[in-house]
Amino acid sequence: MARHLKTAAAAAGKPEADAGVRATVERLLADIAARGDAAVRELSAKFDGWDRDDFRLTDAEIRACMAELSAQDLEDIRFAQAQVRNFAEHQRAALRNVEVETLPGVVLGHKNIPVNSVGCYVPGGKYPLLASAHMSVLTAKVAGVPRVATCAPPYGGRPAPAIVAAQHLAGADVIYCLGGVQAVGAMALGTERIPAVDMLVGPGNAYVAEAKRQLYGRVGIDLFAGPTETLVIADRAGADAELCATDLLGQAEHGPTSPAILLTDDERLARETMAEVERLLGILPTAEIARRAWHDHGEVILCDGLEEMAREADRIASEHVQVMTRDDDFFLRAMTNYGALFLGPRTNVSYGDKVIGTNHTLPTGLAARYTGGLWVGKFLKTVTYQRVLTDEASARIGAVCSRLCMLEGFAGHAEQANVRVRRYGGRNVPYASAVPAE
Ligand SMILES: NC(=O)c1ccc[n+]([C@@H]2O[C@H](COP(=O)([O-])OP(=O)(O)OC[C@H]3O[C@@H](n4cnc5c(N)ncnc54)[C@H](O)[C@@H]3O)[C@@H](O)[C@H]2O)c1
Ligand SMILES: [Zn+2]
Repeated sequence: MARHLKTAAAAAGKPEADAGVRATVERLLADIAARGDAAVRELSAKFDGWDRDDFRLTDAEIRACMAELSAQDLEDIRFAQAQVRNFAEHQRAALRNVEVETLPGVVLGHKNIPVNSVGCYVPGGKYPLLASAHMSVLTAKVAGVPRVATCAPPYGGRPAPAIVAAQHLAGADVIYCLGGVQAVGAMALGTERIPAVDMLVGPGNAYVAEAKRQLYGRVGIDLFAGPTETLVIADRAGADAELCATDLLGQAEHGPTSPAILLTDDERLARETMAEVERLLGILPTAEIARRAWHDHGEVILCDGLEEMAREADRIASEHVQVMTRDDDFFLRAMTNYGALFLGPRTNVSYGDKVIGTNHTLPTGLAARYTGGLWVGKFLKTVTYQRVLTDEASARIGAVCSRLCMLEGFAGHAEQANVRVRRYGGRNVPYASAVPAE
């Protein structure tokens, strides 16, 4: 039986905290819906100390941001974007349109059509998360989305140059410097100055994730991508305490509510990792956040063997799962609930977050039970079409359809079929009745 060597001091997703965020977001969205740009301006001034008439960045402002970055910075951003683009293009190529003749004379098809306009949120409250621009803006462009708008909050009182450069290089059509609920609210609802989009994507803090959840239905959303979570599955054959502790704290630094969990079947590695976490918290520059995350949401769970580790991991359904064990491929075969797997000690979540090419916008809060992360397919609508090529096929399908409609009591539906059985099958079917078997 799995047992905890360290438990989380705070219960994950405390309902009273969630209710507070829900109510705040509801109020802010109602305000934006009622007062448009005036509300957006007030909220931006209140939450981000950032106020201007028009939050859209001009070409000159975008050029000025680009000019602030070094040649190396720009080269690194271009390298990361090339990796994300390349993998997204392979994934796009794997999505085929379908057209098949399912019965003689019956042709059914589906095609993948890009959403017409999307709003990509790039988080930037605590850190200017420029990588999120590659993940959303660039992926939307690979999918063929014609109009991509993107928002990121100001950082240090002004647009974050690295985010703006990444948004621009990724191919954004419009860039706004606007954060939080006011950003996703304005893009989804539309204001006088900010045209409404069809779909919102991108990660964010609890307010942003909740706002997307509440706006779902009015617009599409990619997934529930809230505060980061990480799970490390390790044993002594795959890792040591330094790797485990580094990989736990590396993601705990995202925010004070970010869970970091170690699963192992080696009690000594577990205890050494806990000690190593304490040592690293003494020297990590972002230790203030990471320490709170580790104290409130960190867990160490001791399991009995690989099968139990995989079962526990599926129960936790973490956004990120780092696997460093005697049999990493076992977890690739066995696990069903996760946002992304990082197999072996040579890779890690940070590679995925920043540069290797897989998307870093991933399901949190148990959403990995029902969805994967953001990818090119999320920007495509798979729609169907059909044709019936022959009179015989129309009459054949029509007869069955007519009877099934009357079984449901749908006389109008039945008549849609009957009129075709009369025309194309030459049969005398009484109005609004089931076509008898021949
Ligand atoms: N799931 C994923 O794929 C993924 C990937 C990367 C990052 N993330 C997460 O994204 C988040 C980024 O969070 P962040 O806060 O740094 O940036 P953010 O841009 O998501 O949020 C900043 C905004 O929050 C709003 N805000 C702050 N306090 C508020 C309050 N009390 N009421 C209303 N609005 C408020 C402000 O308007 C501000 O602009 C982190 O939690 C990180 O873990 C998730
Ligand atoms: Zn991360």
